[in-house]
Amino acid sequence: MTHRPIILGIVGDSAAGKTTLTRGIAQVLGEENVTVICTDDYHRYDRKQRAEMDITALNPDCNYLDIMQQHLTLLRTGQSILKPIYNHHDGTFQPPEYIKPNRFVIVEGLLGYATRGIRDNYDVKVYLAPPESLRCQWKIKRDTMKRGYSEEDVILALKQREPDSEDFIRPQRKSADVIVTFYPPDDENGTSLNVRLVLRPTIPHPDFSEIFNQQSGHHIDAVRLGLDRDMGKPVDVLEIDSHATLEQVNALEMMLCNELPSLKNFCSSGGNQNLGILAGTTGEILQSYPLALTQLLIAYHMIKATKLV
Ligand SMILES: Nc1ncnc2c1ncn2[C@@H]1O[C@H](COP(=O)(O)OP(=O)(O)OP(=O)(O)O)[C@@H](O)[C@H]1O
Ligand SMILES: O=C(CO)[C@H](O)[C@H](O)COP(=O)(O)O
Repeated sequence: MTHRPIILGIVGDSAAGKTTLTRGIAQVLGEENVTVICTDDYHRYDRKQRAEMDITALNPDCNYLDIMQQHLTLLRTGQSILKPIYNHHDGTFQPPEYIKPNRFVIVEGLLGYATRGIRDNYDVKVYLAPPESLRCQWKIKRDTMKRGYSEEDVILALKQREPDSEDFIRPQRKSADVIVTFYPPDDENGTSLNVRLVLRPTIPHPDFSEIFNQQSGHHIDAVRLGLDRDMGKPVDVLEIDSHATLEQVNALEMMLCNELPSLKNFCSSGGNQNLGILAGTTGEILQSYPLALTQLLIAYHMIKATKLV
């Protein structure tokens, strides 16, 4: 029996970390089982036209959201699409490509939750919300190193885009099942980041109650579970600090893996070498436990979703 593909949305502002997060999730699910779609390909205007028209890529009017919705609906029912391609190296469009969806489809981009018709296609919805200061640093680094912009260009673009970020990007947070915020610890100058995961009760999350039982209450534990409100609604919040020990990471992994034996290859015995991978400031390869666990949790939801269709 064949099943329809499971669709994951990863939405956030430019350089919020969508591609970085996607990479590890695809590793867990098996790259051969995953189709990744970047919705930048649905831009309506190329780089030169946007500059002439004084419109940003964040504006819904600057994107073919109707075609994006049609394509997601086709992919969700296992049908192929002819997807446009936007080339970030020179800011132009290339000939479209034929895409046949694999078992899992990851749709990452700026406006993935902009309309009800688009939102209805996802099984799991993630929103990335790093602090703005961190996102700006990431964007400056990435756009100067990989997209041919000068630092001044990027700083100016960030300023020009802010009203559209506020009007069109950040409101999408309310549609997510999981909100991911990587942030620097208060007490360190190091490069490793903590993560705060807001877990909305819109999908069934793993049972993390054991963490509550282990919390000492006397000091700040490196792994914390709590209750909070996000955009006025009650949520669970799981926080994992960058200095969490391998033992603490393994204990968290086991909570996921005990429920889903198919994740076992990615749990314990030293963790998985491919998860949580990042390039450091000098291009060196780093591994972040908070990122690895975030990738594992999202993969957990994707595999869980296969059991519901
Ligand atoms: N969890 C993280 N920890 C440390 N650095 C990160 C993390 N996520 C992203 N970055 C940094 O931010 C940069 C931008 O990340 P990434 O390309 O994943 O963003 P994006 O949301 O896919 O961007 P865009 O939508 O503009 O293509 C990366 O090159 C990396 O340097
Ligand atoms: O917000 C962005 C998401 O990546 C980009 O800036 C947008 O897609 C336009 O790309 P480019 O700056 O390469 O022309």
